[in-house]
Amino acid sequence: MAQSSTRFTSRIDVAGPSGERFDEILTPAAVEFIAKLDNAFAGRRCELLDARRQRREKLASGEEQLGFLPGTRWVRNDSSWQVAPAGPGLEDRRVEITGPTDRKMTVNALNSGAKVWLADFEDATSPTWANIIGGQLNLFDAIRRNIDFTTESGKHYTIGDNPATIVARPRGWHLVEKHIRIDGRPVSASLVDTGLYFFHNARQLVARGSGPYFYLPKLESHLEARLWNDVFRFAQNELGIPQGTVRATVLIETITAAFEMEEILYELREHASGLNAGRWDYIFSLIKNFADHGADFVLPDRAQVTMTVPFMRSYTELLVSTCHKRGAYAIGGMAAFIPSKDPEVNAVAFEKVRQDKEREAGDGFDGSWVAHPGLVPVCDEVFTEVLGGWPNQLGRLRDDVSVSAEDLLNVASAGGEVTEKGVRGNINVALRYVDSWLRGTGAAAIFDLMEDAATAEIARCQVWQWVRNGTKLDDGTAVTPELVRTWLDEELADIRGDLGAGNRLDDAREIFVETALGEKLPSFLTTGAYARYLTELN
Ligand SMILES: CC(=O)SCCNC(=O)CCNC(=O)[C@H](O)C(C)(C)COP(=O)(O)OP(=O)(O)OC[C@H]1O[C@@H](n2cnc3c(N)ncnc32)[C@H](O)[C@@H]1OP(=O)(O)O
Ligand SMILES: O=CC(=O)O
Ligand SMILES: [Mg+2]
Repeated sequence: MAQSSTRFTSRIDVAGPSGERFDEILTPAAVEFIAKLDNAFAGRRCELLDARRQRREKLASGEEQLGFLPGTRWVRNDSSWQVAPAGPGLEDRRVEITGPTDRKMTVNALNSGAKVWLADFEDATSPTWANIIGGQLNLFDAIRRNIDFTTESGKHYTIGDNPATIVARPRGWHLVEKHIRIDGRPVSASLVDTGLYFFHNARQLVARGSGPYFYLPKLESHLEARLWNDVFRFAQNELGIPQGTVRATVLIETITAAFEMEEILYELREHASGLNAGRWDYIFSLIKNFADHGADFVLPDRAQVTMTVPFMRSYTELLVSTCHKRGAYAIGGMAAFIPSKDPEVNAVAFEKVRQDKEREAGDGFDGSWVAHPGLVPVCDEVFTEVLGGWPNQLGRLRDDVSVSAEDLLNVASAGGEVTEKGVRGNINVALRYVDSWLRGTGAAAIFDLMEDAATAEIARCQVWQWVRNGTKLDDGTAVTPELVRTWLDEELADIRGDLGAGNRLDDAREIFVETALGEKLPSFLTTGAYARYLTELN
């Protein structure tokens, strides 16, 4: 399909293969809306991505140290501003379920009993063209209550009473959508996901007593929040929707954003509804930014980096106190445990999730995430107990919290050790996850844990960091490229037996070698892998 806009001199090409009903999403008007967003914001996006690169280089070389910004102290000191009130359907967020937007998951998430569904185009979605446009179609149908279907086995899916409020998570600023090109240049994936969702559904959602709500991933600075705010203003203006209708919850999942939480809320204040503690990408970001900073920044085995280690606790404490100071919701993160068919494993998983949610509720979070419908009741129970009759804990100001830059950066406070099991575990899970992602599934149950793109990023970055630092295992062996290659081949042979024919393990191996054993540490595994393996250009 190729289209030329009548309002732009630019040429717009929609080059992805067509699928059933894709034309209902990729209408000329919707594509033109994407082109308008691109025209207005592509330049600033590129500048901000460049600023990210420069900051990362300066942090890596030691030329810049992270700290709270002196230039925006006035924002933090000005007590007069608050964020917008909760949008309709977002007053009570005690349980939020996350997940990809395939048809079955869409219905199941909406019926799960959670208050909110994070409909994910990011960490939990492999961004194939089919997933992206198919996901938009499923949201389009779900919002119009037009999604009933029956499987071959006879199970009927229909949206019940009291469905969750939908909050869509577009892909981050770092990603592009190669199947939509303007003058031959791929368009920002954030603008595609947000633009299509907004264009088709904003009015419908408002008419149905909800609104166009978004989770914003992987921001690295308040200037990126300003860009998002301007996108929302522009989109509302174009569609004739009152300014301030959108609500955005920002994931604080990079170490740089942790130093700008208040500024991020300020930039988005007319649309902001909260911050979320995106713990997995946060760990990834910490490793990535300090991978070259020597032993003090080396983290132990992934499993030992829990939410109770001091620097992670500082991060969540700061998040709650910042949010409540400004009337914003503080939303907790994802415990990786999911229900298992093995009763013993299951009991442990539920207990771990309960403890995680109890810590969050006790600290003042207003709600939290679960990865699976089976976990909705435990999260609901824990938060209901703490909330009492209230829909949130916004009134708990947490004036007692005081977090310094040193607290946020005290990576050494994690303690722990690196073990052979930890290194092999990272190799194994990265290969299994990337195999799944290449086959179009972006969230997978691996060894009874929910794994998504953030897991693979942490896993391959840790290996890179351990190799770079010649980190010693608990038995004294140094982590070297040769050792990793040996274990890589062994793990690969093992997994091959499990996965059988049709797997993408050779490609996964290549991606792992490139992103965990290369001379430089690539910013994201997903960007290169997307360009090479997931694009299907006509
Ligand atoms: C770092 C972060 O960003 S975290 C957020 C991103 N990650 C996610 O959102 C992960 C979401 N979770 C999932 O995708 C899934 O739970 C998985 C892949 C981990 C496991 O899924 P499955 O293997 O299907 O689990 P299981 O077989 O136990 O599922 C039972 C039922 O629950 C449904 N289900 C499981 N998880 C979800 C979910 N998150 N949303 C909606 N429905 C779900 C399944 O579709 C299945 O439905 P069915 O009985 O109608 O067939
Ligand atoms: O997106 C959430 C995270 O933990 O990463
Ligand atoms: Mg994330």
